[in-house]
Amino acid sequence: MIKAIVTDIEGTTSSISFVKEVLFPYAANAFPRFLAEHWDEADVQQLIAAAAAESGQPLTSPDSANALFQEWIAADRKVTPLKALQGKIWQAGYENGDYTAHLYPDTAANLNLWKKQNLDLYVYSSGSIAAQKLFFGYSDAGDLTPLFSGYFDTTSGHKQDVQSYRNIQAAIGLPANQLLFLSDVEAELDAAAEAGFHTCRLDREGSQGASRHPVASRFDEIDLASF
Ligand SMILES: CSCCC(=O)C(=O)COP(=O)(O)O
Ligand SMILES: [Mg+2]
Repeated sequence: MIKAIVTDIEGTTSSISFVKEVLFPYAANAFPRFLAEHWDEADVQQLIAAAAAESGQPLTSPDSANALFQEWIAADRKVTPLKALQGKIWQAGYENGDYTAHLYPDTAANLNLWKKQNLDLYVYSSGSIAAQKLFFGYSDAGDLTPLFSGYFDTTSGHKQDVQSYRNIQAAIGLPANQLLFLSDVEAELDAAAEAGFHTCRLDREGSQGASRHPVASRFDEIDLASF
């Protein structure tokens, strides 16, 4: 019996185009100014040091760091220092009302329903935990953060690594066979299944072809009793 649901964001609760066409360009445009204004702050310097270690490049100026982050955004690299800095940049966009986070029309209704059915809800995304809280705090359906019991990001491991799901299962504290992971990415679902999670692939456009996992195109097609 499923007791908790762990959901991906991009392609699962929300469109890939919102992330790729709104959030990523916003961060790319804002990075030069953000780095210039916040360069000396201790938490930013820690993330710059982590990015230097990850890339093997010395990042001694805002310009050199910006060049690396632009490359990483263009390549959609899911690396922790980039994701943490993007989260800081997106905060201003949400707070200024420049955008709200896209949700598919069925997302909020089903999260609310599952919560009412006493399921615990968690997020696992490559976006930083701070970015996830902003995303659901400033969503198209308002503030959904009260629905979630916890958030996981790349500090639990990468989304295609089995160990990440073992780490998340241990943190949630329920047996893996009581957990359901929702994602649009087959390799993430394979890793979760290998860790013992139930899985469901979200195919929002109905275009992804065969899957090794149960498939739904909307959250209200997910039959929890079938797992
Ligand atoms: C927290 S919103 C931004 C999502 C993001 O930065 C990203 O890379 C999407 O990754 P996901 O693991 O949700 O597919
Ligand atoms: Mg996804």
